[in-house]
Amino acid sequence: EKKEKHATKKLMKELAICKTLLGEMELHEDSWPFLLPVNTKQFPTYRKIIKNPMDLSTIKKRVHDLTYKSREDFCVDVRQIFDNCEMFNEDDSPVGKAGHGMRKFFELRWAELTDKH
Ligand SMILES: Cn1cc(C(=O)NCCCNC(=O)c2ccc(F)cc2)ccc1=O
Repeated sequence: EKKEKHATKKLMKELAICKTLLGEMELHEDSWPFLLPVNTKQFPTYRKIIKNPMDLSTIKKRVHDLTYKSREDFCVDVRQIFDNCEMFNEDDSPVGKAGHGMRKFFELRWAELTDKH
């Protein structure tokens, strides 16, 4: 049981990092395209091109529901948002530029919040 307690404690610390980072991303000025799932009625080709849609509200739910077993699982979903964005949008479009800005912000903060930094 002792080992289990450690794992749970470690996960709770990691989820706190995820919640902090999620909050900061939601407040970022470039977050507007990523706050909610892409509206597939507004963008009918989206589902055909993007196999794993992801957005900040979905990640927020997964953090809350304890879906993530580590901060790495969280990081995979966040990076999916930005990879999808690059796939669907021109780099110099408003959404494309927001995606690059958010990815830069996320990766810097992610590194800062990792012990090694
Ligand atoms: C990730 N992605 C997003 C869009 C996109 O156009 N997304 C919605 C824009 C309209 N939504 C808003 O402006 C908004 C939403 C929430 C909010 F709190 C404030 C503003 C298009 C292609 C793509 O790949």
